[in-house]
Amino acid sequence: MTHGQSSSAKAAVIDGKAVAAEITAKVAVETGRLIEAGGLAPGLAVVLVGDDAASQVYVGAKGRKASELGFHSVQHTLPLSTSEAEVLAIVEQLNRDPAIHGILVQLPLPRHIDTSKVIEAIDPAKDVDGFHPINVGRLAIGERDRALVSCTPAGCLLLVKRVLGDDLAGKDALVIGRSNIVGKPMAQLLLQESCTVTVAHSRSRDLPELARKADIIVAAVGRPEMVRGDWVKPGAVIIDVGMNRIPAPERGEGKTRLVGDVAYDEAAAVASAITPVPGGVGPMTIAMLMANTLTAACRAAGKPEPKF
Ligand SMILES: Nc1nc(=O)c2c([nH]1)NC[C@@H]1CN(c3ccc(C(=O)N[C@@H](CCC(=O)O)C(=O)O)cc3)C=[N+]21
Repeated sequence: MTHGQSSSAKAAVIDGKAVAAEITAKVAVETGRLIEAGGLAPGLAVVLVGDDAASQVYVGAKGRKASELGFHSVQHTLPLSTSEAEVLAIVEQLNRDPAIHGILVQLPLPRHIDTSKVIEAIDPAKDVDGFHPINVGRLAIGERDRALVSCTPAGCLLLVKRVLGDDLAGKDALVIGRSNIVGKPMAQLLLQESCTVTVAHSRSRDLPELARKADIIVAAVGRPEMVRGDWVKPGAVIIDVGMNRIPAPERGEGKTRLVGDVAYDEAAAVASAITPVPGGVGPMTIAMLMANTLTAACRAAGKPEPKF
């Protein structure tokens, strides 16, 4: 088959929204259990600097989900003019607050604020994004059980396991993208599962050839529909982390639509399973944030933590 629309899709659609709903249902049950055992309700604080509309939507979604689950949920919305020192002071106050178990500082931060400095100010035990070097390091040395792991890659791994089962040993996995937030931790998680992991990026040579060898492809580069159908090995599992807004004149003037990093119809004709965009990885990110906040609350209470 060549490029373009295809009507012969045969891949199973991985319903991230449905899996995310299962995860959050389990978080709700386990939250009840924690409280019954004398623990505090998990507390999540989200810090947003500036008035970016998209960020406000995500932050709102996180706060709503947290309240729905019976979490204690607080939001700090700060003006764009907020200084780095002021953000650090809020983080430190949240670090000391025993009712708060998870702190999420929405990224990207304005340019006048040093992102690393803010992330490193968060108590690693409350770093529900899994971005603090302590958590990154624990994951890298194989101590996932003591770490908090970045939500998007953790969600991607759960989706892969839904399709292939828990044993991924020996699978060839290709991660496209090397960001600290997705690509690198994704590679670490797959390595921990005994996959043979390749990490490709903008300087990689012959990406299509690398992709054709992969049993698992995780695409996280932010380039709309970059992964084509003829890059995909028949039967491969494809996880599309991309969220790209592109013009959609067919929907009317000035309209846009959301597409992933994978040319969906083409890839779905060859793969065994694929995540859609939207409705794939995105909802899993929020579900894993709730799971991480519960995990942090269980650890703070000295109670056993559920496995996700
Ligand atoms: N410290 C920090 N942690 C984050 O986890 C973080 C962040 N900063 N900054 C922004 C990104 C973005 N992000 C999303 C999460 C869920 C969806 C999501 O649920 N998307 C839906 C709907 C998409 C739509 O229709 O717009 C879907 O894919 O189906 C999207 C985006 C978390 N982020």
